[in-house]
Amino acid sequence: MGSNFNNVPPFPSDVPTIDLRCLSYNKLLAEDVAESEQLFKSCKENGFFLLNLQGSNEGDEMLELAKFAFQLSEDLSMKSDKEELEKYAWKPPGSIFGYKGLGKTKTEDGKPDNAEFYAMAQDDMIGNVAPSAHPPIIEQARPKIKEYCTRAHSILMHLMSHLDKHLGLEAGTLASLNPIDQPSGTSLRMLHAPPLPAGSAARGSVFGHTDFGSMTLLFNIVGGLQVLVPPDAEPIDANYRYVKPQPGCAIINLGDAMIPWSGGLLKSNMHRVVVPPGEQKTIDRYSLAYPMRPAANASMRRLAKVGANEGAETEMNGEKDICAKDWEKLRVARLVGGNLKRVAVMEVKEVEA
Ligand SMILES: O=C(O)CCC(=O)C(=O)O
Ligand SMILES: [Fe+2]
Repeated sequence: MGSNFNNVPPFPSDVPTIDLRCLSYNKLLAEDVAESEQLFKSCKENGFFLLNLQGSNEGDEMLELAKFAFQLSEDLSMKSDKEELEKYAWKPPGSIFGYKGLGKTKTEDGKPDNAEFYAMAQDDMIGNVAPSAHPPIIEQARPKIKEYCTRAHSILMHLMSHLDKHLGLEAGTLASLNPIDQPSGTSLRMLHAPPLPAGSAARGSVFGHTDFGSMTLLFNIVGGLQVLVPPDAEPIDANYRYVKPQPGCAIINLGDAMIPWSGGLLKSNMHRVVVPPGEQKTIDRYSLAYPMRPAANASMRRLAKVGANEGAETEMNGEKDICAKDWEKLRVARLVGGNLKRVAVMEVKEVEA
C-alpha cells in the first residue's frame, strides 16, 4: 500500500490538520506501557489515532490486504456497469449492505454526495450466514475479503484488550461483546469519490457523522477526511480539520457503542469527507472502512466497574437494557430521518423511555 502514496499529488502543507497521535502496533503487541497509555489518552480525548502497522507480521499482512482491497475497489468502480451494480443496491433501513451510487445521500449543505460505495457484510464474507449474491468482481475476491475481515478484527481485538485494562475491566470483556463468529452489523465498505468536473462547485463525499459500531479501522491515501476539533464543538466548517493520511498507517476511530459501554469516558468523534485538499482534488479518492460493530445480541448497557476512578458515570440504576441490534436500528432510523445529533451517554435510557 505504501507505493500508492507515490502516485498521488502531495497533501498540501497550508490546510488545517489535526495532529493525531501515531501509535506503533508493534509496541502495543509487546504491551509497551507508555504506548498503551497514549492509546487510552487518544480514546478519551478525541477517539481518533493513527496506527503504524509496519514491522509486525500481522500489521504487514494487513497492509498487503489493504493494497489488494484498494485495487478491488478501483476495479469495481472502473470496470463495472453502474446499472448492473444497482442490482445489489444499498437500501436503508432494510438493507445497509451493497452498492450505493453517487449522490444517493445528501451532505450537510443539502447537496447530493459525491461518493459511491460497496459495503460487504462480514457475516456474509466469513460464513456466519448463507452467502448473498454479489457482482463477479466481488465474488472472485471472497477468500481475500474473508482474510481482510479476520485480520482487521484481530487487530481491533488487540486494541480493545488495552482498553479493557485501562477501564478496569476483566481481560476479554470488550472482545466478548465483539466476537467475529457471531452475527453483527460489521462490514467492509469500499468508498470511491471521483474528482469533480473542473469548475464545478465543491461537493462533499460523506456528511458529518459518528460511526455506529465499536471501533473502525480505516485506510485512505488521498486527503479529504476531516475530524471535528474539539470533539464537542459545533459541527460547522470552521471546526473541522483534515487528517493527513500516512503511509503504512491505518486510522483508528472509536464508534458510538463505546460511549454507553464506558459511561461516556471514551469519545466517538464526528467526522466527514470533503473535497480532497489542494492538487489532490484532481484524482480519484478511494478509502476502505472496516466499522466493527457489536454482536447483534450484545448488551449496550454500561459495563459495570468501568472507569470508577476516571470520572465516568458509574450509576447504572434506571438504565434499561437494549441489545446492539435494536440500538443500531434506532440509530439508522434516526439517520435516515436526518437527525445527526451526537449519541448521548444516557442514550440507552433515552431511547427506551
Ligand atoms: O473515507 C474516509 O476517509 C472516511 C469514511 C468514513 O468515515 C466512513 O466510512 O464511516
Ligand atoms: Fe465514519
